[in-house]
Amino acid sequence: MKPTVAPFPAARPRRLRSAPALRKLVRETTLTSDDLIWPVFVRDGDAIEEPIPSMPGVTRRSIDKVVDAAIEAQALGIPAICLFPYTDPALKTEDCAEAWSPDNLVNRAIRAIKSAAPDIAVMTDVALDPYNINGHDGYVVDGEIVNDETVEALVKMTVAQADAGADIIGPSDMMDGRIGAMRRALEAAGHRNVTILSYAAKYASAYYGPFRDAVGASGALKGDKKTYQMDPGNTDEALRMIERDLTEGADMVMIKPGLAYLDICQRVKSTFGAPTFAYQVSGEYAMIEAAAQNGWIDGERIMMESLMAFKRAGCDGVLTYYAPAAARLLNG
Ligand SMILES: NCc1[nH]cc(CCC(=O)O)c1CC(=O)O
Repeated sequence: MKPTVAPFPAARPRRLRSAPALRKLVRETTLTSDDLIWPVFVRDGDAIEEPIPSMPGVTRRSIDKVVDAAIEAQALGIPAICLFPYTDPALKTEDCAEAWSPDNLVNRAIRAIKSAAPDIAVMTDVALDPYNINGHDGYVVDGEIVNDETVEALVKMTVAQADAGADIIGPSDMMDGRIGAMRRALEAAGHRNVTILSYAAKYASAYYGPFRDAVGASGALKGDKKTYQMDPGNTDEALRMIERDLTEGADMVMIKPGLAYLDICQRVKSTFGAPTFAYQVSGEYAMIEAAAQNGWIDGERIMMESLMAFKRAGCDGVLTYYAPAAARLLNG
């Protein structure tokens, strides 16, 4: 596309910016509540909403409160809610068996949401970190995060979530070969319409800090995740990861973190044309909130501008802790 512009004053680009109606008419990108996936943290107990200090405004909710959140999200027109567990440290083990227990927090929450708010899609997270005594997404054997043994565990976790009623499986673990293994297991278990939104291009990022506090993994984590999550210097590798996951049976793909990786979002969407999502992660949220609390920025406007940036870069939607706040403004 080559933009054609007449010489001044035949062309005065400011004409189209001169009134709200004209600006609205020529706006190229729009954001609606249809574009949002809301990540929520689940904990045990009843009637609990426990604040997370490094994520002001975000809480860990007991299942009854998660159900309230799902009902609210459904009313706001948010299409999907994504569950992350804060697991009782006493349930964390070396074999991570709690991850595929049909009665773990996430699976109970899925069933409760499905009966109370049947029209909202429920997304899950597949990785061992909330259940692992050492805080890693995979099994650790002699200091190494082992791939194939981890994939076997992730497959069991996936099937348990699908059995509980999950609509969207979200593997965030970055092991090799997991998408194909999960897809085969879902087909074999009769879950033909369960979708996979693969965290395909997930970088080893410092932006996940507040999330690790939220799920209680920060204290446990030894070392870093650089042997499985991607190097922030790489772009071509992201395209290879996306292509691999699509060929293994992912229905949708994700880039994570978000704002610092918009170039990846744009390249992925223009190369593959697959449903593409970005995750505006905990550290991005915390940065905006911290500056807004200091009165240094207008938090609400930055929230909307940052979400619009994902759409402009080509994303079909965004996982964001701002989902309900943004939907309220958009539906306003
Ligand atoms: N499987 C872990 C997982 N799933 C989602 C996030 C991060 C989300 C956020 O920061 O908001 C992480 C953290 C990590 O990889 O350490």
